[in-house]
Amino acid sequence: HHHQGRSVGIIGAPFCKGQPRGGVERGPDVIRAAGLLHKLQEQGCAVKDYGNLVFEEVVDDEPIGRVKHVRAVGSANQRLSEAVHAVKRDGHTSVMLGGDHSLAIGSIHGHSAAVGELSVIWVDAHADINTPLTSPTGNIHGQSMSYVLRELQSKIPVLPNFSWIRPCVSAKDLVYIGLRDVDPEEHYILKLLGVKVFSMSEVDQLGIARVMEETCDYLFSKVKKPIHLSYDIDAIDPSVTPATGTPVVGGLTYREGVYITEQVCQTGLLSAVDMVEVNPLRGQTEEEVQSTVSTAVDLLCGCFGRLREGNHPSDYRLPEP
Ligand SMILES: N[C@H]1CN[C@H](C(=O)O)[C@@H]1CCC[B-](O)(O)O
Ligand SMILES: [Mn+2]
Ligand SMILES: [Mn+2]
Ligand SMILES: [Mn+2]
Repeated sequence: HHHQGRSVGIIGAPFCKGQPRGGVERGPDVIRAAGLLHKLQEQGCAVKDYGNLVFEEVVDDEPIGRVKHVRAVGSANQRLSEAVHAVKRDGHTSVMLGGDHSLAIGSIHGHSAAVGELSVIWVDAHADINTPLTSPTGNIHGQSMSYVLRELQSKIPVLPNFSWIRPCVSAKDLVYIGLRDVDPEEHYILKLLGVKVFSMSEVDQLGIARVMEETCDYLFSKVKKPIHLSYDIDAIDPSVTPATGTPVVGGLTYREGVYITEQVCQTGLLSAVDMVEVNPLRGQTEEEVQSTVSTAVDLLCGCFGRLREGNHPSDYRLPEP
């Protein structure tokens, strides 16, 4: 098939130190094994696979305060930031396959290094906006946004292997969709900074079509910025995507999840995607793992033009007898 101008750069980030459950580092390989690259090519994308990043082993990574695996997370995200920057420099839309959601730190940072100001659409059951000092668990996958938001920098302590970070996102350019498990400290931060939130209550109240309309109006009313879509698979209801580290009932349906990607694709502004927290070891059956992985693949295909009505190459013509 001929690609309709969409060019995708895939980065595998087999990393799990932002949270305590082993297996999420297998995400990149199980998502590839489910046929992501072929499906993207089939729907007309040009796809370049940059392979899996190799993260350095960090020894004696003792907690700092409550924060765990600080040095490993800092080092991994510095490497990921460089990789995403390179993919953007090569002219592709970046697709980062996680790995846990602490990887959004490097992905957003590298994306911003390449394109400057960007908007972030964070699809997740969780806000992932604890600071190192508010985090109830010390797991950095629940703190990612606090490291890159300009408005929170006075609340972030100096941490080893994090000195490379320049905060690069403004609170007004961030929108959450799918929230239903937010810590009190995070809720305080969201209100303090006036962050736009479409929790599952708003999804129920407005419907997903209105949520996406309002998201686009809100983000693009003034200046159109490239979109960074950070998709935590646990945004989707665990009945569909159970193989993940922190499942929470009452999530997005498969259809709502795909609709989000279709609408983001139609903006023409999608510049980088994260697909994170797929953990094949957290499925109780092979079917649970496959349902989770295939949903992740379908969400990514929706980001790059797959329509449920069907697609066909622009130059297709019926065969003549
Ligand atoms: N229960 C949530 C809310 N806050 C906790 C924390 O900060 O450790 C958990 C983070 C989930 C991270 B995830 O969204 O990347 O999965
Ligand atoms: Mn071509
Ligand atoms: Mn989550
Ligand atoms: Mn998350």
